[in-house]
Amino acid sequence: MGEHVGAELELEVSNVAHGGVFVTRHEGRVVFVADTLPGERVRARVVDDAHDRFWRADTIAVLTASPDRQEHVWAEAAVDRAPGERAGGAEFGHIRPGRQRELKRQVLEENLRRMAGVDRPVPVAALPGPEDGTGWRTRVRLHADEDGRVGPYAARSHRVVEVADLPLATEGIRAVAPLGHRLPGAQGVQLIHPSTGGARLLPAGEDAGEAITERVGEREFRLDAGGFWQVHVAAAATLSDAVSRAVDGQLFDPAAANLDLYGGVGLLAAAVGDRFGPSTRITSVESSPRATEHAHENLADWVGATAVTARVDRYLSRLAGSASKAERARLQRGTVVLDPPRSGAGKDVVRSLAALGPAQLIYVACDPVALARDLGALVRNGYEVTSLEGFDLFPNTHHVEAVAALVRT
Ligand SMILES: C[S@@+](CC[C@H](N)C(=O)[O-])C[C@H]1O[C@@H](n2cnc3c(N)ncnc32)[C@H](O)[C@@H]1O
Repeated sequence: MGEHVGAELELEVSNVAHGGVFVTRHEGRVVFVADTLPGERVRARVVDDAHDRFWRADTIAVLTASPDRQEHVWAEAAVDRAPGERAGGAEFGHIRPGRQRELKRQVLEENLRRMAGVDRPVPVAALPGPEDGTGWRTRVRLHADEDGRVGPYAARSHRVVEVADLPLATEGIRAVAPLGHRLPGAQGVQLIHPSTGGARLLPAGEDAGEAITERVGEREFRLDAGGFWQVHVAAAATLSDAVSRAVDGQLFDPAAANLDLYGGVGLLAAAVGDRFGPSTRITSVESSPRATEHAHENLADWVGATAVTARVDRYLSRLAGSASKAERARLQRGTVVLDPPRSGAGKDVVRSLAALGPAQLIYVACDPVALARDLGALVRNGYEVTSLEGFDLFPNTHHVEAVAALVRT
């Protein structure tokens, strides 16, 4: 292995794969290629031949362009730069926005069909904002290399590339980003642009205790400046609406043991509470103690809302093991919202959920493969998918968000 790295191949692109790369074949072997799209013919250079069944390659020239190819929204990420010099984080920026959403839809649908046996359309909706998918990012991390040069990492690497602009970021972030500066000795910076107050710069890695306020509709949420918040300017409102809509009102019991798992500062618990009123009982479970402190404050309008600091897997296995008969019955009448990180909820959490048997689940996912894996396990354990929606929360990247509703059968 290794002897093919550097080889240049002419490849026909047939399909989109998970992870922002595209499927081609060379002498019977799959080659995953970046910076292209289906229908194109490209010259690509092999960068990884370590696996038996597939290689990876970078596009170095487009021989036949797709009609859906556009000028890249970020010049410094475009295919006319050497692959190692292309800025990372905008790997779909060369594709017309409508086609980007079609490709994301395809990745969602194919994984759900293959891994979960769920065969249904999952259209991916655009969020409000510029049609070219720029100006949405309210959180940006820039890195500094050993010479203090500041910038994003190059695609699929940990090499800092210097850039003149950050077109996916909000205007506010673009104005304060220290592009072209040197930060010797620093790891990098985090740039954040809350919906109240201006954009600001935090040293990377610092657990900034400073609190900020995010506004979603009429409601305000307090959180740490460096803490988790949905990244797209319109994401928090979009997901709140989607989750609220996904809950089946006939199955919802405000007095049941409702849960908001991976709750952060309580955004989705509040969405459920806003729909079902001040008596709604819901517990937000989150591993970050700082986030749960804020969640307590953010959920103060609901007397039945609480936030606990715990790992979801441990919290649920404890419940599954030790809940009283009455508590078990309240859990079975409950609605569970879960919004796990990219790796998904995983086997243990799914097993506990299946054992506890809540009436309905609303699964918010940022990774189609992890979603499909977990939905597959839930479907095999007595749940049925009743709705599925996709959202283009990360335009010009390959990332996509989905909200699935499941009911116990
Ligand atoms: C995708 S975020 C969702 C947060 C929140 N639902 C929102 O929309 O703002 C996932 C959250 O899960 C938390 N988290 C990650 N792993 C966890 C675990 N094993 N148990 C509990 N929380 C976890 C993270 O700290 C983060 O706040």
